Amino acid sequence: MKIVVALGGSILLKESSANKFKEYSEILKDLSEKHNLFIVVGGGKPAREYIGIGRDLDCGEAQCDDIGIEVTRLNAKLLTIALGDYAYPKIPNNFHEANEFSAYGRIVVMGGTEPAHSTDAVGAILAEYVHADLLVNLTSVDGMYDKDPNKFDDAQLIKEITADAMLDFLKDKHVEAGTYEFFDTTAIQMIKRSSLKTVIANGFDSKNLIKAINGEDIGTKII
Ligand SMILES: Nc1ncnc2c1ncn2[C@@H]1O[C@H](COP(=O)(O)OP(=O)(O)O)[C@@H](O)[C@H]1O
Ligand SMILES: O=c1ccn([C@@H]2O[C@H](COP(=O)(O)OP(=O)(O)O)[C@@H](O)[C@H]2O)c(=O)[nH]1
Repeated sequence: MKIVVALGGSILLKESSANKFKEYSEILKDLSEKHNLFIVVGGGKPAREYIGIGRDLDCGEAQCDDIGIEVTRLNAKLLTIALGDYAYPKIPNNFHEANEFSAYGRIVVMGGTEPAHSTDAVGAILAEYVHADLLVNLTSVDGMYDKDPNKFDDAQLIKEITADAMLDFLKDKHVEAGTYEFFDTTAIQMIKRSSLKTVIANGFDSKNLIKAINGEDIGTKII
């Protein structure tokens, strides 16, 4: 299968260490024996810290986004290093390059592209661009809930949701650099228009990626 994995910065960079990079590189190496993999890496805490400094310097939201993009690309570089020869050594600047690099048969790892969206959107656009069979979005919670599970103890996990219902849910949320909410609307629009098969799952347990690929009942499916 051709699979795009959006790997949230909240997972890889939860601690400032190589641990999660190593853990994911082992799983991805195994999966790459069977599947054609594209990984989109998020920015995590370091991105928020750099964006915060930029904002204090009055750099404006689009430039704050650019700062975030630089950090995602740095994180992508780290994952590429962890993957060694399994990864294409260069980080694509855009979707065309990502597609081109995949022709060499290695895992392609990328970060952000342009301001005004998050790496969730990069994952969805990339999945559309390369005609992926599956988009897996790995984040820091078990999937999409009816409200923020980190704020409300009674939040309920949503096992399946339509793209339209997700768009409706997110329509009034505030967005700014470093905060494109739980899932950004650009990503959902791509998922909707191309009927991308998408699973949102908890990436703290890296084995959830294997479960999502195997079609097990996990996380939230966008239908
Ligand atoms: N309805 C919701 N369902 C799930 N998570 C939500 C929801 N609303 C807000 N969140 C928050 O979104 C966060 C995940 O987004 P984010 O931190 O950007 O992760 P990532 O690094 O994976 O992109 C969770 O920590 C959670 O607190
Ligand atoms: O194509 C992109 C990717 C990222 N970003 C910026 O970089 C930040 C960090 O990326 P993301 O939010 O996806 O990281 P994560 O939530 O996974 O930590 C975003 O909030 C945006 O400000 C952007 O502008 N365009």
